[in-house]
Amino acid sequence: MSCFVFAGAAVAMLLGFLYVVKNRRGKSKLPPSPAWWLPLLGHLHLIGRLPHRSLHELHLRYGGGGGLVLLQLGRRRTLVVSTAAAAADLFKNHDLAFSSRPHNAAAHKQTYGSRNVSFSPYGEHWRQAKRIVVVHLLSARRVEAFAPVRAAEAAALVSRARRAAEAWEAIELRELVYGYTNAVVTRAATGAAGTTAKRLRQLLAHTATLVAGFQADDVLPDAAARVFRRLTGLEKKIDDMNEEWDRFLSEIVAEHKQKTSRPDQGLGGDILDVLLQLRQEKGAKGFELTDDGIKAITKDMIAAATETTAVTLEWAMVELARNPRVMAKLQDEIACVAGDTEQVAIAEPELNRMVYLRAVIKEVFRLHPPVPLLLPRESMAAAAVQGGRYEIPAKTALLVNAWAIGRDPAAWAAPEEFRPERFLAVAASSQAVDFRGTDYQLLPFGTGRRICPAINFAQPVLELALASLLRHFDWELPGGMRPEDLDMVEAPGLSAPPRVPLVLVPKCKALA
Ligand code: HEM
Repeated sequence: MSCFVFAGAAVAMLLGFLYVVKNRRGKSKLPPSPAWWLPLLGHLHLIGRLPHRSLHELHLRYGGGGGLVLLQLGRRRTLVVSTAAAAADLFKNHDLAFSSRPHNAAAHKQTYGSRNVSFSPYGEHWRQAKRIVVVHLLSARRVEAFAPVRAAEAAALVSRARRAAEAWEAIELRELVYGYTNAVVTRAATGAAGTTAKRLRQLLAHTATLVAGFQADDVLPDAAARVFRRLTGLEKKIDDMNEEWDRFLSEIVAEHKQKTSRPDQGLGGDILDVLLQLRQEKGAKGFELTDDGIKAITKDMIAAATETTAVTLEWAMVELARNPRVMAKLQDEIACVAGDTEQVAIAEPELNRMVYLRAVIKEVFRLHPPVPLLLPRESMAAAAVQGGRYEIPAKTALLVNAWAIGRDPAAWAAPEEFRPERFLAVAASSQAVDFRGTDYQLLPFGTGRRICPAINFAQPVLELALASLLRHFDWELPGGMRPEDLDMVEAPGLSAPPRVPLVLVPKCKALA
């Protein structure tokens, strides 16, 4: 009997507590929030395996028109942005306040103590490291200097597809495009391909399985999360993986040190060469580029680059297979611009004339941003957003749902339709929508101070691969499959490839 009394009292106290919290929230100027939440988990139980889809549903249900929902996700108070208008207000007026990243003990460890760019909190280290990336590693001249690497790897991509075509075999597109982006990125970052690329690929895959989804760190305080990781064996797995990464990076840094002891590599060098030269020349003013710092930045570039570009290419091929009209129109444009040439490769300047290709890539980014929730941010100061309608306390995490923003009916006509022409209609006007962070309805690379620094690097990698695959081959669905049978749902993880890997049959096209 006393058990029942105790349980009854506990339930009454819990309900009372939730009621008080709910009422207190009702009177505050916080954005709308689902009413009921659980101790410890907060609203985490409302988030499924695909957080961008769950958050979109919560926005539709509770958002109340302002495009903002406030959630308690484990220990983190989290603001979720789901419309273009809410993103515009936030980033035009409060970008600085929201420019840090939430602390995550596991990510801190993996990045040599947050010495990289992506996970570094806002501050002097982040500012200096990002300046090095923008000015020295991914400048327009350096990206241009990687053109021979892109051309060679695009030719290898075509050769691999041709082998499948000649054998009348179906091909898994993920394998094909991941091999290409992995090779381009590895060669640009470390100068090496072949076995290095293969080892790197294993490391990246292993990392992805250990860091995907919500982690113990998101729910529990640091010390408790560490105990949880130890008890479940996760801590050891992460330590082993970090050691493996470190061994790999240390080996290539050592090889490069020998190389850079020789005079200047000029623009012929790779990203590691540039970092080592900067250290020698003290080009990174007031910023100590230690070995760990160099390894952290190199790892950051490789990890940020490979999967994002591969996922975009796979979704592009999914959408083209689902929309044969668009595929045919794009092939016509490519044939028309690249023309009848003895040369197998497409010259990069020709890509500038492929306006439909650019529209297709924008449309892919709109519906399938490869990092659907961008990278989480955290506010450093309180912010009164939407003209003071809501007050967001300091230390609130921020998730920008780029996947939902791409489907915002206030920003896009017929948002669920794959229609690249929407970008052509205004292509000539000053209102042409682009993905460079100033058009808040299309944010695959983020925006503001934390925007991805590699748009100029990623764009030709994507365009060249897609144009090459469509120039040389017709692509058919295997064995009686119809376009409407394609699965359009994402796999869970930080980046979101199709849940079902795309398989197509390439057929060699005769060049015009
Ligand atoms: C299709 C390709 C890519 C997409 C869609 C993409 C997307 C993103 C996104 C969404 C962010 C977070 C932005 C924010 O917090 O607002 C980001 C950050 C970053 N990306 Fe990319 N990225 C791509 C390719 C690359 C490549 C090729 C590199 C390096 C070579 C790279 C390096 C970085 C770095 C260093 C950051 C951290 C920036 C910071 O925290 O200040 N990304 N990227």
